[in-house]
Amino acid sequence: MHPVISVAGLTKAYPSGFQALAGVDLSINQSEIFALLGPNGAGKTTLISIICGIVNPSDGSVKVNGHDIIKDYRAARSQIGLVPQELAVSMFETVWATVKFSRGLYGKPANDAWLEKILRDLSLWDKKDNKIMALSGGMKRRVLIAKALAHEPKILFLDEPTAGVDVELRQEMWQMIRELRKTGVTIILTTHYIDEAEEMADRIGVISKGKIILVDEKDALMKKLGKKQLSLQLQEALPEIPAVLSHYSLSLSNDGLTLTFSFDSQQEGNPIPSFLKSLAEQGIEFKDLQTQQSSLEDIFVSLVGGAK
Ligand SMILES: Nc1ncnc2c1ncn2[C@@H]1O[C@H](COP(=O)(O)OP(=O)(O)OP(=O)(O)O)[C@@H](O)[C@H]1O
Repeated sequence: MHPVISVAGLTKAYPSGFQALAGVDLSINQSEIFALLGPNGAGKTTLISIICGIVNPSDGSVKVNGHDIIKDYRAARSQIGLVPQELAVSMFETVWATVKFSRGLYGKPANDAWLEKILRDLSLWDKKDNKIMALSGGMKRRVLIAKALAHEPKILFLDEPTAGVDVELRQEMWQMIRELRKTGVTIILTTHYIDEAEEMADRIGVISKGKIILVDEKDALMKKLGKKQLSLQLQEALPEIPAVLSHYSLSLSNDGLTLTFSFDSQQEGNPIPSFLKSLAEQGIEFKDLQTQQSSLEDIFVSLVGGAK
């Protein structure tokens, strides 16, 4: 697939000497939702700020649809919309004036029909003459998205789109992002909410200490690194795990009434039948059982060493 963004050997040292990016290579595919996941301070905002032309790189190159972000700044920048973390709009402007101004910033000819379409898509059309300060928090966030889309970008960056947003609004934002992708826009979101990446992303990149430590399809990632667990509610409490079962990865909880067996979901063959047989041989009976797959959160914590 043709990458819409190619990042190669990107580094950034801030004037303080702090190395925020330490050699990043990354390709983003057309029309995907890519989630950049990482703990606080990992370099997410620095990376997208460089791609969007807000921060200068120290070294390396970035191409946006083939346009170098430095040599061919205007062309590269015109492809991109950025929805920042912070509200960066004048509170006294109307919604309409705000999006119109944003489009004008890119030197694009007026296209009121396009602006109307995005305001309608974002359920802001009936608020178009309202001042920003009179809008709810959710509407203000939607204005940021409308602003970012005003110049018809092909690529949309969302920096922590749902930070500090309530559950209902999060769902709404996710729905909106999916709808946008259907229109052919490539979406890159940064988040430190793992459930957001799990819910939304086609691919996930994990950044830690300025380095991309992993990029993979979400489903493949969950399969590859995921562990499965089988929990058994025992008929009678077990004082300890019998020595003959020590070759299984087991733990006891709930005063010896719950026995949990963890195994690698990639391992050849299903180990459950032989495990249950071993239990039966020991006369250990259970009244209920559940299986669980480890979440992306478990995987993430194991990757970045819990440094969330
Ligand atoms: N202008 C700057 N000058 C010096 N250091 C900076 C500057 N901007 C960011 N940093 C440092 O670079 C590191 C990466 O910051 P960045 O904002 O890219 O991280 P992040 O992954 O987006 O984190 P968060 O999730 O907290 O937004 C942090 O340690 C931060 O303190």
